[in-house]
Amino acid sequence: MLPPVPRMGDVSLDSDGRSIDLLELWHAARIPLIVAFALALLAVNLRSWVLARKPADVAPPSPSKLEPQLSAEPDGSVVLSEKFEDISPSSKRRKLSPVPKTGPKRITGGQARKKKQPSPAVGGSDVAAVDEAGDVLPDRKAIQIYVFYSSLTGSTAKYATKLAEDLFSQPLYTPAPAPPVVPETSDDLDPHEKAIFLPPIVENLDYLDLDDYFISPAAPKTPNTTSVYLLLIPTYEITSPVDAFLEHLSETHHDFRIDTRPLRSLLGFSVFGFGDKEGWPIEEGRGGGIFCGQAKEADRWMAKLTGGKRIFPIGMGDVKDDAVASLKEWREHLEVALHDLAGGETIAEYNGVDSEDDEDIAQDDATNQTEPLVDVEDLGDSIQKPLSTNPQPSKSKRKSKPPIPVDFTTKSSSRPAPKIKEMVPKESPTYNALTKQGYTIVGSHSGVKLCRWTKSALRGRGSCYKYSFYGIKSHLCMETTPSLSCSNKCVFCWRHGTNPVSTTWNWTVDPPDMILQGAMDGHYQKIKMLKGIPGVRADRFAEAFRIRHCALSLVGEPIFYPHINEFLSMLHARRISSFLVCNAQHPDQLARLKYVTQLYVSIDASNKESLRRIDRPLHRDFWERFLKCLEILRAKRDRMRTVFRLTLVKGFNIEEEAEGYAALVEQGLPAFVEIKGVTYCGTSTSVGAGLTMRNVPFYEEVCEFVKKLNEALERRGLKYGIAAEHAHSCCVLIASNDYFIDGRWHTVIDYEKFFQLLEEGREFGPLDYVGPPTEEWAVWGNGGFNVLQPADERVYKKGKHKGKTAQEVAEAESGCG
Ligand SMILES: Cc1cc2nc3c(=O)[nH]c(=O)nc-3n(C[C@H](O)[C@H](O)[C@H](O)COP(=O)(O)O)c2cc1C
Ligand code: SF4
Repeated sequence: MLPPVPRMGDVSLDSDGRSIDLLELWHAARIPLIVAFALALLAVNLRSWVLARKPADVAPPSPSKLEPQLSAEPDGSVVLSEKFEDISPSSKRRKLSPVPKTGPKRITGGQARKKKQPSPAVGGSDVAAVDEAGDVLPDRKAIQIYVFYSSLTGSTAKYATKLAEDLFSQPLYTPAPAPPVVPETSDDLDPHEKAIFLPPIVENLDYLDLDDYFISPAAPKTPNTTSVYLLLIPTYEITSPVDAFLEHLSETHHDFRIDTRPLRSLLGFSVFGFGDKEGWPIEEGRGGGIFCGQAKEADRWMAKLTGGKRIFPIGMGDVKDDAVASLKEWREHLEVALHDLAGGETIAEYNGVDSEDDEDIAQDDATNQTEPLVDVEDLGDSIQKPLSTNPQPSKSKRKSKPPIPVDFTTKSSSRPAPKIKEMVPKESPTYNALTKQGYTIVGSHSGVKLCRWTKSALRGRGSCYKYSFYGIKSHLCMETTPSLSCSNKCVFCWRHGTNPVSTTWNWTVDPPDMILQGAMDGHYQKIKMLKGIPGVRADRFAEAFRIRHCALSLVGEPIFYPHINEFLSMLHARRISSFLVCNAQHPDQLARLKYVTQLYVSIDASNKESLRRIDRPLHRDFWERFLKCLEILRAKRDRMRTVFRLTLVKGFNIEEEAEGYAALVEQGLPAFVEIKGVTYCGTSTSVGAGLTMRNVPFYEEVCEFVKKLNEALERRGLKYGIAAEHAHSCCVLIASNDYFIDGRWHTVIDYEKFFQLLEEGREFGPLDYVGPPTEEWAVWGNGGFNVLQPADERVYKKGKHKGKTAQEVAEAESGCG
């Protein structure tokens, strides 16, 4: 009998006791199973082999994982730090791993660690480093990249940030793959792996204490670190902060107390310049400017100060053409050079003199090297024994050299005398830009421009807020400045990119009588041109040829002009009143100021940070200067009418600041506080600073702020009140109660009385030239436009008040008081 055929599912045992149906299953499936297993094994092996053979191909983290972030340090500097899905938990800094030097130089990532070698110092410098966790490892090296920049209109600032971000996202900063063996001590490390790049630090040269970075290298933020300086320099044919920077480098180089190559311990430097080839060609451009001239100069000075440690030649970009592409190319080369330096390559030191242009300085170098340097404080010693040199001479040399006399004149005679140039030369693009904007340039540093309210008044369409508040008729007023230069870069200033910026007066000076005559001629010339404009009233046109008031508030900083007092006296002698606005950055000049009919100080913020953000002052001690100016203004309040001018910029200096402004009023005790909404000028600077129409407050918002400020003043027991308004100019006046006389505000000025008092030559105060009561229509709550008087006719664009009676218009336009 045949044994029964086993069916699937039947469990029967064979003679060995094994399950018969499992055996059958194996027979049926063994081929596919074996193939699958073999393939899996092959895949695993292949992967290990690929990883072992191609470590350099390990991909850096994707950009989405790597988000460089700018963070402000307590000292005001900006550090680029990373925020990414961490690869190794402690990895906040990334190591550089070199690539083989064969083939085109590209940095492609990490490499497996090698066994220990003697450790040469990176770039010949004696550096060590921190590890990935930020702990100090005595013989590991770190490299700190500084990206320095200067910027007047904002573009170089953006390029600097971008450069730092790009460097940071490059393989210089990508981590090496995990080492196969964790070394016990730092001696076990490959020397090529000892250089770690710290996150780049971006620094604005315009605000930096240059002594901390350019007399000796920056003190590293972590120990055992050496630095690389990358400088992004725009060129300005007008005076700009770059001049101060170059002057600093030059002074450092020529300072006989300082080593001629004080920055030699830097790992290296490189410069990239921004310029405009169209306006300033390679050869001599208009106004003496040269394409990227100042960047080239910075490059030359840096070469001298570092002993020629130029990592990569100067790069240059034309902002109207190839700036982005050139910067990218320069960065890519730089990365290769940085990579080599980190791997131990060195830059040979030399005297830093690159061309014939520098022969004079080479001569200086030679002198400085043969003649020992001496610190003034060491002079006592020098009389007794041979002077020590820096670097130290050998003992034998010291013995053989006799004492060398110290000649203090050597330094000054060998230095080229600083060139004094014109602030706005006639042939310069600045001159052209300003004249295109309607300015008449007077002499070399003054300007005059017709204000839109002058035109409006000539046509019988109303004067500006100065008429409502102080009785100034706009067609009798000239707006001018004896200094087109300023020491701030206010975000709302409408003249940026065209005017010189500087902290000190370093231009030729025009005489005050020439400026006044030139300004008046320029003003009258512009008035004449309005003769044919429809609506110009004959009587006002005739009156306009006798200027009665001068607003020294056009642009720039009038008290910068060295002869401002003489200029003011000349105005007053012609019975022209003076309204002078200064930016609270020049306390010395403010203190020296004599009589002004009404003296203004711009108060653009209530606290230091806000002021830095909105005024972007060039002075490092801007806040101290600002407070000092308030003190001076307070001291002047018994001699003249003093005013705080607040320009409100939504999102910058309104929110939560009323209390702060009240505190400043308490300090300065001005006679008046003028509060004005910012006027949007739409320049590239304002756009660059993030200013848009949204930053312009509505009149209602200005009024709200004024009420808050008034309450804050009341809480402090300060005797002020809201006196007048001019809704059309978005302007409100808070006045000291001294001007609330017999139950009425008296903000208008008696100009004739002012001149008379001046002519009498005796001491007088602001209450001695108070005029008649403020007009009822100008008082707070009434809008500030004289619609009930027949003298002027209010003109509304877009038919806003068409068909309304004067009373209806007055009601519609009445302020929010
Ligand atoms: C008033 C003025 C003067 C300039 N002078 C020069 C010059 O002499 N040479 C040059 O190459 N570029 C010159 N430029 C172009 C600037 O260097 C260029 O616009 C640069 O990007 C400005 O940088 P910033 O926006 O960071 O201030 C000038 C630009 C202006 C507005
Ligand atoms: S102080 Fe005046 S001129 Fe100077 S930047 Fe500010 S607004 Fe412009």
